[in-house]
Amino acid sequence: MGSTYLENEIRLAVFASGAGSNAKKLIEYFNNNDTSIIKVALIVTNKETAGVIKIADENHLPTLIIDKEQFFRGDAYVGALRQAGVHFIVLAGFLWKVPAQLIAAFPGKIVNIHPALLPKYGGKGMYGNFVHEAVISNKETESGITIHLVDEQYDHGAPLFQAVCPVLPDDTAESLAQRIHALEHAHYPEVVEKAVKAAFS
Ligand SMILES: Nc1nc2c(c(=O)[nH]1)N[C@@H](CN(C=O)c1ccc(C(=O)N[C@@H](CCC(=O)O)C(=O)O)cc1)CN2
Ligand SMILES: NCC(=O)N[C@@H]1O[C@H](COP(=O)([O-])[O-])[C@@H](O)[C@H]1O
Repeated sequence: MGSTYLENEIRLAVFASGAGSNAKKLIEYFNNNDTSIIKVALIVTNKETAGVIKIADENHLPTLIIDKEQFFRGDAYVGALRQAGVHFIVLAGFLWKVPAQLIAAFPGKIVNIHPALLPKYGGKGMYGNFVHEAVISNKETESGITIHLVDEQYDHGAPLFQAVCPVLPDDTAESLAQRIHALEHAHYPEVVEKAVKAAFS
C-alpha cells in the first residue's frame, strides 16, 4: 500500500467493524481542519460489509480489510501499518481483541471507546446493543461512555475519559444507543486529540 504524506503529520488508523459513525466524526474533526497536523490516514476493518468502508470511500481514504489468520497468528498487520505511516490507532466499534504484538508496536498509542461506564458492563461479549440490553436489564438509572488506553485485556486499559447520560424507564437498547452515540460523537475526537498530543509531546 503506497503512501505519500507530509512528514510532520501525525497519522491515525481508525479500526472499525460496523457502521462507522464514530469514524465519520473523527474524519470530520481532523481531516476537515486545515490547522490540525493530526489526520485520519487509514480505515481498518475486519468486515467486508462494514458501513465504515463507504465512509472511507466517501472521504477518499484507503481501507485495509484484515483477516483473522494474519491478525492473530501473523504480524498483526504491523508491517502494513508502518508502511502506511501510521503513528496512532483509534478503535471505534472494532470487535476483535487487539493482539499483544500490535499493542507492543504502538505502546500507549491505541485508544478505545466503550459504550458504558467501565469497569461495569465490559469484557468479552460486551459490545453494541449487548451492553445496552444488560444496562437496561439491570435497571441502571444512568449509563455513559468510557474512553481508555488499550491493553491486552478487553476494556481493562487506563481510563482517559467518562461521560454520563440517564437511562429512562421506557428506554430500549436502541433508544439508549442513540443517547450513547451522541455522547461518543461529542467527545471522542477531542479526547483522541488530547491523547495523541500527550503521546507525542
Ligand atoms: N486488546 C484489546 N482489544 C480490544 C479492546 C481492548 O480493550 N483491548 N477493546 C475492544 C472493543 N470492545 C469494547 O470496547 C469489545 C469488542 C468486542 C468484544 C467481543 O466480545 N468480541 C467478540 C467477537 C465479536 C465478533 O467477532 O463479531 C469475542 O471476542 O468473542 C468485547 C469488547 C476492541 N479490541
Ligand atoms: N465494546 C465495543 C463497542 O461496543 N463499541 C461500540 O460500537 C459502536 C460503534 O458504532 P459506530 O460503528 O457507529 O462508530 C459504538 O457505540 C462503540 O462505543
